Amino acid sequence: MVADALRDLGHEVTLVEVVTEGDVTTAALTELGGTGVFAGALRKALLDGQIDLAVHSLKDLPVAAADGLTIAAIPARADARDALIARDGLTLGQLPVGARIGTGSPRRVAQLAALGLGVETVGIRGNVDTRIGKVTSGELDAVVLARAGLQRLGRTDEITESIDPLQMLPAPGQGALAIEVRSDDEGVLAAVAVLDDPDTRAAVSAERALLATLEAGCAAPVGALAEVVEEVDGSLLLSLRAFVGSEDGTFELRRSATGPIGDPVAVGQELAATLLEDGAADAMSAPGSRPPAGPSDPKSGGAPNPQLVPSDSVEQRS
Ligand SMILES: NCc1[nH]cc(CCC(=O)O)c1CC(=O)O
Repeated sequence: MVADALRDLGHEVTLVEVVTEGDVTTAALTELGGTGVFAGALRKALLDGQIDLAVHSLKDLPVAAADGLTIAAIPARADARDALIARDGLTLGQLPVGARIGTGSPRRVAQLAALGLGVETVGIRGNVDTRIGKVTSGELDAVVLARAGLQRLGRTDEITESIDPLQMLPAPGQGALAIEVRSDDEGVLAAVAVLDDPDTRAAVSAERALLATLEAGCAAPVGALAEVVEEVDGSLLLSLRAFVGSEDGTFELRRSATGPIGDPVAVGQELAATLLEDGAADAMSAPGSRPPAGPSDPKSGGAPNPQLVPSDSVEQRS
């Protein structure tokens, strides 16, 4: 899509396929530390001069910037919602108690649990084919995937419900792409800049500022969605909603904030502060994130709540 857009602008583009660690590893992504298992190889190829621009799924990019690299464009976002692919055309509300839903994402597990449907989640990994195959084969009743990924593969026909963000907030950055280039490559920076969508950039900046302020690890059950909305008087605002919860569904926080589109980072930071005041840190004390505050006695202090430890078979970190 990015190559076609650049060709339409008269540029010559060659596609270079780069296999990332996230593509080949069979380890649970929640255990790989959130250091960019999908981004690392692409970033190395950029810095080595093997490629001139990298196209990432924004939600796979660590919130910390990479030295020597710049996000030159964030194109208009695809549908940010999560999608359910269930047997027999079922929606979430129609799934029977005890239904088995495939997802390893702590964020999806926590929000499914918070809905109180009595469904069971099963950790899965693998590409889209593998995951949908577990429904087709009857091994699982349903799987949850990002709608944007299915859209890019032309497989939206198989979706049985696009899940309302009121029920499940997507991962920060979900549905958006990030085009990264070398910071000193002025020619490519300028060529790519026209693909930037300012509203999308503002929205994902708020979502990622929230994530950064929460110091949420890759295993953190955090959902966030920012949208440009119209106030009653017609002026435009950035509206940010967020979820933090525990994977067993016993704890959930949903909060929202609004602010000027011109300062998305402040909106994200403000909402993160509210979530932390209201106890978000407790829900995020899983491996890979900060130890819970408490006594320094190692027997009682640093151990994560076992109910928050992600399962050992995980499909993704989002
Ligand atoms: N972490 C996996 C991942 N990273 C990006 C997408 C596709 C959606 C997108 O580009 O936001 C997916 C798959 C999924 O969540 O189902």
